[in-house]
Amino acid sequence: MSELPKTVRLVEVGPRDGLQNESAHLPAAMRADLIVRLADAGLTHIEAGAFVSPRWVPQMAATAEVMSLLPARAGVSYPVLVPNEKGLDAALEAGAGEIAVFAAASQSFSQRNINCSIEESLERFAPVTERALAEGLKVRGYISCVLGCPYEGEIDAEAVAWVARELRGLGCYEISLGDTIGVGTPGQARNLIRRLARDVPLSELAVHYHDTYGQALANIYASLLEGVSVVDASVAGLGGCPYAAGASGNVASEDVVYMLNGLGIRTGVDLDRLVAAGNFISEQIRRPSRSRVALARSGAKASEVA
Ligand SMILES: CC(C)(COP(=O)([O-])OP(=O)([O-])OC[C@H]1O[C@@H](n2cnc3c(N)ncnc32)[C@H](O)[C@@H]1OP(=O)([O-])[O-])[C@@H](O)C(=O)NCCC(=O)NCCSC(=O)C[C@@](C)(O)CC(=O)[O-]
Repeated sequence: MSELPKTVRLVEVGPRDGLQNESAHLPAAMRADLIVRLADAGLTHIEAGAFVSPRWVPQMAATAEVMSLLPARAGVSYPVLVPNEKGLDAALEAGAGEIAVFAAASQSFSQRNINCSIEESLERFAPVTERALAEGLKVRGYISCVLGCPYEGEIDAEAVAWVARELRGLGCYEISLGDTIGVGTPGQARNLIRRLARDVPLSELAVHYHDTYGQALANIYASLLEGVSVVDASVAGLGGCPYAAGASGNVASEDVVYMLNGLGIRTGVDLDRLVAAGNFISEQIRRPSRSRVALARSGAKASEVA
């Protein structure tokens, strides 16, 4: 496989993966405001939050309130993370149409993130996915640490493939491969996708790369060349990972859209509006955007003024 896809579906994870790790705990109305701006920019899959323990991740408290503030919009979905049946109850109550369960390819990360082994997590997800599917929800599956773990180092692609098969067996329509600490390089990303493609159709794989080592765009490009066409990204490069010290945010959505535009790949996203949404949230959390595109544009504006 060496042809690039003609279109890429972006899954915007900034309001969840991003904000869950920002020290600023934003009120629900501001989180909803960000999500609306992202939808205005043309994003159709925007993670709205997580129904997890507020003791574990206080930034995601009030996800139900965020959901209640989101206008229904044709063609736009607002998935939420759910770790167990309690989370599913809350998601159903909030009217979610899509949930994501999240496993890991590393036992140590699984323990630190959701307080159980990988096997236990899959057992926990079984009734969650069964009930969610019966209720008509879509279910996405995440796998963390696919290219490295903060506690165990290298991760065997066979371990990733096993978890992917299990999640698929539970009914996940798509498996998102998380380089949680952003250590992977393009050759590793390519080899992983090739290995995974033996178990999961390429059309059901998504990539979710953090940018800690500055490799995320290159890893996305390598994955696109292998036939992946769904990419997770976080506006303004928000975030990191609460259980992976030093991990930076996901690759910035603005930078991904800029690259895809340059490759002639359609996303349906308006880059100007996306940059504006990223600048908005960066101002709210009082730190500069981590999007290189946003920074380049603000630099260009500043020099115009001077
Ligand atoms: C899974 C648990 C709950 C286990 O945590 P636990 O302590 O083992 O759970 P528990 O069942 O013993 O419950 C402990 C307390 O949490 C409450 N609780 C229990 N469940 C819920 C729930 N759903 N919603 C709200 N509250 C809940 C429960 O009611 C109880 O409250 P208490 O009686 O002590 O007052 C906990 O470990 C947890 O919430 N972890 C979430 C961690 C998390 O959100 N991590 C970030 C998301 S994963 C990620 O970012 C990676 C990803 C997806 O982006 C991909 C990548 O980049 O790698």
